Amino acid sequence: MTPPITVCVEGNIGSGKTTFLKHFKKFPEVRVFDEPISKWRDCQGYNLLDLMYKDPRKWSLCFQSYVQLTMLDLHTKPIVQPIKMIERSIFSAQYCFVQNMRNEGLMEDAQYAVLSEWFDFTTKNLPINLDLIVYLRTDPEVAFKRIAQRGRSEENAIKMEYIQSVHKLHEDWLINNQKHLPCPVLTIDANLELADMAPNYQLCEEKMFQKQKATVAN
Ligand SMILES: Cc1cc2cn([C@H]3C[C@H](O)[C@@H](CO)O3)c(=O)nc2[nH]1
Repeated sequence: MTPPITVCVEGNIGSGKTTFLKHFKKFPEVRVFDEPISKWRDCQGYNLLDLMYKDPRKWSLCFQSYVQLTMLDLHTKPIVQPIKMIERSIFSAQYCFVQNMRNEGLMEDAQYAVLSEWFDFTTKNLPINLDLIVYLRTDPEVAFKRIAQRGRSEENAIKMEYIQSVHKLHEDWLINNQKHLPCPVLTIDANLELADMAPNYQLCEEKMFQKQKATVAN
């Protein structure tokens, strides 16, 4: 049995990942996993996402270690379909969000060290094979506007500077390859309005099904 290929959709907050993934739910060959945000909002009754945004210095480690666990669950979950699509990954958790919290002084170095040890161990010892990253690239201004439009309560205090620094870490990783790239990256201009995204959907479909056929062929 050929293992499924895994495609991760990466991008800033408000870059349109959930909307993009919705398009692929119509394919029977594709199993789509949205970000487990419902778990982050209710971990045994605690809304860790809200706690993190309200007091990041106190709750970043707790929140990001739970994010790590829930992402590893998605990466390692067996599926019957030939293609697994995940919103974000254990890699963006570490390279974009955990890194940002450390850079902004919201996480102590010792806490960052513990999360990094977990990241190194799990990515080395667990079967996390990414085959393609789809990077929904947006300008911070576009992402920021969409966050306001979406109106997620926990995100209502997010500042533009936060979106800019998360954007820069995505660019450092996925465009400038300053961090480990686990697989090829397909960069898509996600500034476009939904109505103009059809050609980008096509591009991603072709690339994804092409890769899947290649693994079957081997
Ligand atoms: C992998 C990963 C996803 C992720 C999302 N978030 C935040 C950004 C958004 O406000 C919300 C949903 O993506 O969670 C985070 O702080 N750290 C994360 N790490």
